[in-house]
Amino acid sequence: MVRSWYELPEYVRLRRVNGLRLSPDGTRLVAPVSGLAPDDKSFRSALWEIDVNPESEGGHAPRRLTRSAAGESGVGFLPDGSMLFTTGRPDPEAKAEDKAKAALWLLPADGGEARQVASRPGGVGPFTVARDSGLVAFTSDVLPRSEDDEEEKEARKARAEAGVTAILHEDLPVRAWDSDIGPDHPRYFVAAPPADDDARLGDPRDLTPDAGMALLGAGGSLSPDGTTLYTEWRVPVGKGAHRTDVVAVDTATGERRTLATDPAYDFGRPQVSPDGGHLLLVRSHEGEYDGGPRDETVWLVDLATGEGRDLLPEHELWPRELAWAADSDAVFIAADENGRRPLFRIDTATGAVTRLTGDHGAYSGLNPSPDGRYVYALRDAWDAPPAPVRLASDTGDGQPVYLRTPGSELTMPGTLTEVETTADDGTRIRSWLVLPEEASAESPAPLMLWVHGGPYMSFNGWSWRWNPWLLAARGYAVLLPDPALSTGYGQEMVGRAWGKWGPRTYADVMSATDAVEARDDIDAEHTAMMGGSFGGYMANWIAGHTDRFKAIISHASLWGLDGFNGTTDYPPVWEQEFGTPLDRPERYILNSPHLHAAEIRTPMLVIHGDKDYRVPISEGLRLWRDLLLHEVDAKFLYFPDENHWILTPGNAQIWYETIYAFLDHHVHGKEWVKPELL
Ligand SMILES: CSCC[C@H](NC=O)C(=O)N[C@@H](C)C(=O)N[C@@H](CO)C(=O)O
Repeated sequence: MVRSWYELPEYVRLRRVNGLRLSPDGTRLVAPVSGLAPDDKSFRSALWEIDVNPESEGGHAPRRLTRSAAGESGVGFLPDGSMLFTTGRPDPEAKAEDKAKAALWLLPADGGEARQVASRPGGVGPFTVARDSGLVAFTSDVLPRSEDDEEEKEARKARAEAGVTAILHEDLPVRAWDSDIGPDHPRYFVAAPPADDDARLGDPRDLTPDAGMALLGAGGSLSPDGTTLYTEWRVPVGKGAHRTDVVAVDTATGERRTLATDPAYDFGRPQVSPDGGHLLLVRSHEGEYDGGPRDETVWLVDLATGEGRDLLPEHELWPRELAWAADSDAVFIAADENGRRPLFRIDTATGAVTRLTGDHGAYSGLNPSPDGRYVYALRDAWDAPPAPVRLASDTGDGQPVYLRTPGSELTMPGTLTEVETTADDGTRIRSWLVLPEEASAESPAPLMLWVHGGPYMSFNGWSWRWNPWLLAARGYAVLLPDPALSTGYGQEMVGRAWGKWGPRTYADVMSATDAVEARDDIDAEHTAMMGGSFGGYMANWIAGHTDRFKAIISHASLWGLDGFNGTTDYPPVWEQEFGTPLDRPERYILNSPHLHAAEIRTPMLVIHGDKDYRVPISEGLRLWRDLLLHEVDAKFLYFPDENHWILTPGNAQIWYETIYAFLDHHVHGKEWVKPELL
């Protein structure tokens, strides 16, 4: 028996593989792995090395490379194989007054002690390395007036001594996910590789002093010779909205030229080809109110001509992960498809798309090998946490070869199966179904319908934060449908509920629930439903439209769409579909769950983190007020210092314990027993 499924303190102790990076010579594979900190009060990330060979080919066990209270993340390699990473650990060689912020450290290729090689008053963010020259580009937050390090330090000191935390805004965003934006904003810096084995990087040079908010959340890629940085660049288009272009920045002069721009599209996630001749991008369209839904595709720019083209003109795959093949003649993408996230190879000359995996996995962290033989990746699925694998880079048998993982290896307390039904409009609706070990006709399992968030995503892979196997261990079957708006089923599936979130998506998830309740191993008399974020929106919509469930759990949910529009961290992305409440009220009226509050009869558990800026706490508070006004049997689990995801180990355990107690009471009729620590 795997205790983790039955004892939450053991579940939060499991080690989680969170990424993958292959060294330039293809011999070293490094992964950030998180685990419980010694005080059990937080998760901490460290870097582990994974053998590129499977155990069957002599692969050795993973070994831990870093260890610090601050933890390490972000991994890159210099041409000589030394490993770069970011960490907030204190630097023993720093002056006392230099408070530790995320800085860039180096671990020599042949081992030894890591050393700090770059730091900035505003910290060091995501970085990228030029494959041949070793030039390093990284973002760092800078206060608007600062011209150099000293001015930056003085300006930060002045604010601190004056006790000023105010931020004056003139545009959106003011916040993002759980962070406040400003007064400092990211700029790109470049620095030469260390001159010797004990040196720091060269002095960082500010490439984008005029960036303003253009580099918020930006990712970049350096040409192999380091002469050009390709990066996203946010461009204001009025009324607080922006589009994202991709620009090329000369790393010697800072001169900038636009490479990809179109008023109707955003371009992002630049990756320059190994031969330096092309730039791989994702082109996304946010949809049009009266037109088609959101859409994404792979976009390729010829750097010699500046011409861009869609690499998937005949396909409707949304690229979730991308990487260049070593020979620059192909790109690999992982894309949602039919409840999976398979790996595909796209020939850049012919456009031929070849599927490279045939299992039910979801692939990420793509690292093609320099010899062109393999793609190293992370594979996960609903019944498998992320683990490192080696995949054939051409038409192999479609099966992953598992490498020895630094993550916890688990067996599931039940089985995973797949179910299909047909919605009332004739559309095929498929779902994953988690079944507890004991589910049978003799012992049918109570059912939890769990609706995914997004909404433009698929329920196609592992989730640590909301794990259905913890419910399966308590005897529940968990239904995980991909209704309208889900990705991996073509644009038509996204378009079916475009502007019709409530009615259309509701009909789909009800069809899936009907079909599963008809199984003889499911107890249709004891059912519940839950969802987070957009899934919480669906929980609220379902609560106002059916009494079939004995309990509904609504996490970080949208309640009054008008209020959500004005308070979410970036309204424009949603306004493509809904307009604004004043100018286009119809879709707010059609889709807002709060207008059906009077119909709610099902006991509800409301859960919300106060630091959630994506779906602000005001949504949870307004839902809570409306449930009390309508005398719904409800409870509100409030987290004063958590964000959208409830990420600390203690609060994550309370999250599950409260859900268990709420279900025990309302689904199984047990006495309500409040978790001890609440
Ligand atoms: C408008 S499409 C972008 C969706 C957006 N981004 C990513 O998820 C978003 O924040 N959606 C939330 C409302 C949501 O449902 N998030 C889900 C999936 O990320 C969640 O589980 O938090």
